[in-house]
Amino acid sequence: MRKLKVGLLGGTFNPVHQGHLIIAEQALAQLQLDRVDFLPDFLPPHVDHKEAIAAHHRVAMLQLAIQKNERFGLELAEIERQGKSYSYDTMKELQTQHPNVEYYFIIGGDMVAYLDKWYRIADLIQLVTFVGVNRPETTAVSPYPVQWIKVPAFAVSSSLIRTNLSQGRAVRYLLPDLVLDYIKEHQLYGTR
Ligand SMILES: Nc1ncnc2c1ncn2[C@@H]1O[C@H](COP(=O)(O)OP(=O)(O)OP(=O)(O)O)[C@@H](O)[C@H]1O
Ligand SMILES: O=C(O)c1ccc[n+]([C@@H]2O[C@H](COP(=O)([O-])O)[C@@H](O)[C@H]2O)c1
Repeated sequence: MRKLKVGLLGGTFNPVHQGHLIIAEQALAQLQLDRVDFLPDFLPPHVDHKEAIAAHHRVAMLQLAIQKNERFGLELAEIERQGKSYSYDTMKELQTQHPNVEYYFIIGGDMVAYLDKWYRIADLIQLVTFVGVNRPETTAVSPYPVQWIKVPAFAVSSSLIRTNLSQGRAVRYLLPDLVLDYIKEHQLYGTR
C-alpha cells in the first residue's frame, strides 16, 4: 500500500499569515502531498527566548486560517505534549503513531543553514524529508538531504504583523480577514 505523504509546517504562528498559507499550498502542489498539517509549537526550541501569546489563541487563529482548504489540517502534538517543542521528539512520536505516513517537514530557506544546530539532527533526518522553501532567484545548497521548492517571495512575517498592529499600522491582506477579526475581537497584540 502506498504511504500517505503528509507535509508538516512547524512554527509559532504568532499569528499565522499569508506567507505560511502560500508555502503550505506550494509544497502540497509541487511535491504532490496528500495533506499539509500545521504544527504549532508549545515552546519554540531555540536557545534565544521567543515570546508568544497563549497556545489556544494561536490554535484558534490557525483553525480560522485553514478552514476553507480541505487538504490543510492541524497537528497538535506539540501543544498537547507541552514543554520545549523539539522536532525530533515530535517526529519520533508521530512516526510511532502513524507508521504508514511519510512526513515532509517544511522550513523557510534561511533556516536550512541552521539545521546542524537542531536537536538530534542526525536522527531527525532519518525520520523526515526536509523541504526547503527557496526563492526563485537563489540557489539552494545544504549538506543535508533537503528537497527544495521554489516559491515567489512574500516577505511578511508574524513579527511585522505584531509590530504593525501594536502601532496601529495596516495589516489587512497580510493575513486572512478572519484571523484579523479574531485578533481585534480578543484585543491581541496591543489592539483595542
Ligand atoms: N513570508 C514567508 N515566506 C516563506 N517562509 C516563511 C514566511 N514566514 C514564515 N515562514 C516560515 O514558516 C515557518 C513558521 O514560521 P513562524 O511561525 O516562526 O513565522 P514567522 O513569520 O517567521 O514568525 P516571527 O516573525 O515571529 O519569527 C518557518 O519555517 C518560517 O521560515
Ligand atoms: O528541534 C529543534 O532543535 C528545532 C530548532 C529550530 C526550529 N525547529 C522547528 O522548526 C519550525 C520552525 O521554527 P521557527 O522558529 O522558525 O518557527 C518549528 O516547528 C520549530 O519547532 C526545531
